[in-house]
Amino acid sequence: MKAGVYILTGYLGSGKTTLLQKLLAYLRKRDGQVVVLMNEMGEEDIDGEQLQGFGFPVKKLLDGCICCSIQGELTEGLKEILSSFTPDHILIETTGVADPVDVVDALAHPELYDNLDLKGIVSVVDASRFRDLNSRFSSKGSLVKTIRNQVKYADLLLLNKSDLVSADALEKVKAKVSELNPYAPVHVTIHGEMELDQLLWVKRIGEKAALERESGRTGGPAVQKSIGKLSVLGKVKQSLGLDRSEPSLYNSIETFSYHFTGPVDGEKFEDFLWDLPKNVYRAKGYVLFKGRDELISFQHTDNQVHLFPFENFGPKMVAVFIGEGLDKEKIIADLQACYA
Ligand SMILES: Nc1nc2c(ncn2[C@@H]2O[C@H](COP(=O)(O)OP(=O)(O)OP(=O)(O)O)[C@@H](O)[C@H]2O)c(=O)[nH]1
Repeated sequence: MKAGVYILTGYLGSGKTTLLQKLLAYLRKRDGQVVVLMNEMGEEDIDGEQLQGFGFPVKKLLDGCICCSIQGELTEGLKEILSSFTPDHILIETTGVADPVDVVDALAHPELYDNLDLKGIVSVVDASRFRDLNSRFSSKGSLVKTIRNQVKYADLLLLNKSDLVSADALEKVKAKVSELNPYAPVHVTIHGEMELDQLLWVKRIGEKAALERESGRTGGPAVQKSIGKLSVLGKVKQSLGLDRSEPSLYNSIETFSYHFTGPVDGEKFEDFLWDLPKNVYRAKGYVLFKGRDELISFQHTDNQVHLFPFENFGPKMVAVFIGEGLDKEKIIADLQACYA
């Protein structure tokens, strides 16, 4: 039996790991082996720690993007998963800057093709930032292209973080998303909360949609059951200018990590996160605060800072920063001021 593959895509900090946690909690109550394959841009594993405790194996691919720089590792990782676990489902969480089209391409590898059945591309859109990101990055071709492809090639769309937008703004995001992808069902969510059966029964529409888009036609959703027709998609990609000869967004994205040497002042650290420059697109990690025993997981996107106690004391005290044109020395100096 083929393993059903779900690709979870969406921009940095949109809520992919949050959704994945919900999905794993749900799948734990059902029969079947599930394996998670997760990819992080940086060399530190931050999200993997959040997925411990569900009882499913988690394979981590760090320090690169499976859509391009470590696409080969994705293939190898999948082969290893298939031979070690005979899974019913494989859930792939991509990095926030992955182009899902390229991840699909990697699944079509001859040695994997007969063993995998791509069930769908599920895209998590950060409703609170989608329009802003589109206009802010409109001059950055590869970034805006990736953000749009994450929507265009989705088979199911979640408009997540809907709690952070007004009804009016949400309608505008819906309109923009539907313009990019009129085919995929759209679910408005908070913290990825939705009927997860609807996610698991997602229907493939990507290839048909791409073909119709190319010829200027639109129509109702059509079903593509397996990854067997990717050569057609490959042609479409080329004709749409989506082949890998284009500069990848990944090439312009930088990451670096910082290992804390001791506890920091909680208030100063929170201010530090809020004050991070706009070219830091994402920061996350684990830290200790002075006067508190538990480890704190922190999450930063340009409009949100979350700090919450993290029970599992396994992870290292580390911060990961993701962005473009980062002034690493200045960021580290500002962070170090939080020790005082
Ligand atoms: N207010 C609000 N916060 C959310 C929602 N969904 C997720 N978050 C928070 O947003 C932050 C980022 O969520 P993640 O699930 O880690 O996002 P991600 O897409 O996996 O992030 P990367 O993998 O780093 O790109 C976390 O602090 C979440 O708790 C939501 O619907 N509303």
